[in-house]
Amino acid sequence: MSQPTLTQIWPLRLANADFSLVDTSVLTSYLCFRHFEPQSTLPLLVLLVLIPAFLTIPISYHVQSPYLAPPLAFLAYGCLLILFILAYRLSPFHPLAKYPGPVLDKTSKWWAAYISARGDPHRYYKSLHDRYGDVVRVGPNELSIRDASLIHPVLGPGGLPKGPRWDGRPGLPALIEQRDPIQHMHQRKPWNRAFSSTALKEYESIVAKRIRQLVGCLEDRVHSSDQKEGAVLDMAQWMNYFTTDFMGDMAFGGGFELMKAGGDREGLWTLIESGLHVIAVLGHVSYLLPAYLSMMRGGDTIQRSRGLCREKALDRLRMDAKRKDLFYYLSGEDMPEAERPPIGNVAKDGTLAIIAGSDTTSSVLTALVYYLLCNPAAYHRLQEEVDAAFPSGEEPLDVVKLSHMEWLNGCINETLRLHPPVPSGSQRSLGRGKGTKVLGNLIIPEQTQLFLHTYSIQRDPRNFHNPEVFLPERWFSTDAPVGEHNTDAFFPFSYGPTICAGKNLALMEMRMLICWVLRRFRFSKTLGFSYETWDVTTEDWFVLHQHPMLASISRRE
Ligand code: HEM
Repeated sequence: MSQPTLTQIWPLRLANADFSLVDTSVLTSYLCFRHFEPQSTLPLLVLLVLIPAFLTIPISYHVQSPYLAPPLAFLAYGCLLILFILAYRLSPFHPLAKYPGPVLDKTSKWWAAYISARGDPHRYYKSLHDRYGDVVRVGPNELSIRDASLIHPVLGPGGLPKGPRWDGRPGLPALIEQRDPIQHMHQRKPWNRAFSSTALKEYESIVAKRIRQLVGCLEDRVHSSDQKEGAVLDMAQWMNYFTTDFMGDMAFGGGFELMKAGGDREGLWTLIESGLHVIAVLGHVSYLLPAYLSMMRGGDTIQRSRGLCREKALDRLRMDAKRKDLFYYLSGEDMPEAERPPIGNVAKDGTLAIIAGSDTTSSVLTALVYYLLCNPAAYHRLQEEVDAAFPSGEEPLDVVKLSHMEWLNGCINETLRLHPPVPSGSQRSLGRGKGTKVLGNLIIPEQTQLFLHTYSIQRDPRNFHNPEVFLPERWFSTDAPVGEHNTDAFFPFSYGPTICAGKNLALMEMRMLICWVLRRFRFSKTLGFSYETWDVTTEDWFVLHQHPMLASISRRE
């Protein structure tokens, strides 16, 4: 007995002519999607609603009830469209067909969105590299790369511009969202002025004031604690309060006061944070972001936080402060009046400074305390170095001295290596019509997105010997232990024209804070807290998100 063909199967008992009409319509729509990538409403309406609605007519001649025709037309159209897309993505004709990777990743970005929702991208991509090699296909058109020799060609001057993960956000793009390299260069100018060495000098007193306040808050907690080992504090939380208060001073002339209130009194920080995870997830399917923002409460959250940041920017303008903080440069107070940006842009840049400058720095500070607690010999050696550099009573304000403390800087680098705050790097893309590009030993077809996976590159034994071990001495300028040590593979602040604008500020802040708290306090492990598992609970929301990290703190005599 012969098998029925698709055209004979109920409910799609179509005549051959009608079947090819469905077929041709789906194929045409598929090609339109592939070549034009329509994002605006009208073409999407035509392709996803109008064409299947039109197919209802031929299908209605072949079904028993006319009411069945519309759902069948949409179902058949949708299924065939998905089938075409999947078949092409898995076929040997796809430009990225030669790169290995899991089928789920090759077929859709929804899998990556799911991994992001779990907070796991950094560990997941590392496991893929361990299994498949240096170049892994992690999306239909996306590659993850674990090859340090490609850092310069991809991220350096003349490399690739930022990718579509930054699309779909409302309003003018902030610096980090700017995909056009020329616009980016233009927008970056005030940031470069704000982080020049002369400007950095001005910020020392602002950092010092906030560290003094942090030390005071910790002292109060230690004082009021009745525990023998001192106060048990969540270092992730306190480091976060500190960095947010400090960035609030820099970006808007102050006003967060998380340390003073022991929490987020105003709610602005919580508002900003609440959007980060959602945006990290939807960044994989960024065409959905505008719809999400307009339909869901996410839109409200962003509008509210934007409104509050705008108010803060206006307050700071009214202060007419003479001090040269980040706001001074971002608002163009150092420029003629005619060249100053509108207040909306300044508020957006200020918000970026708070997001980019607080979670990142606080996650390194927390992880550094964690590594010291887990490596008593390293802790002891750092304590000795700090005590020798800043004898009793002296505040660690000398930034030149701080920058030469070899063990301190080894500990910071080692934390940034094992625990990069942006673990999965910054996406790049080669747009449509750009042709094929050769970067190092990699041939990239147009319309490819890629990222250099910082977490995997910095834990690769070909770059660093004993890569999973915390070894500050590997960073010594002389007498470093023998073994692989490829400093070109160390890029926690990224690289090239988009390298972190606040790198030098972050380093100054971290060096000063670590020395200051080690002069005053003794840190020890808190009984019952699981240090073995804390490290693997960190979540990658583009920026690392940390769970509580408890430490017992007592005053040093
Ligand atoms: C340990 C602390 C920090 C680390 C590891 C870090 C890392 C990074 C990384 C990886 C990027 C992405 C660069 C790219 O797209 O190629 C970035 C961008 C940026 N960071 Fe940081 N960051 C830190 C602290 C700060 C601080 C304190 C600020 C101060 C405001 C800051 C401001 C920025 C800005 C404005 C950008 C956008 C740069 C651009 O697109 O041109 N960061 N950072």
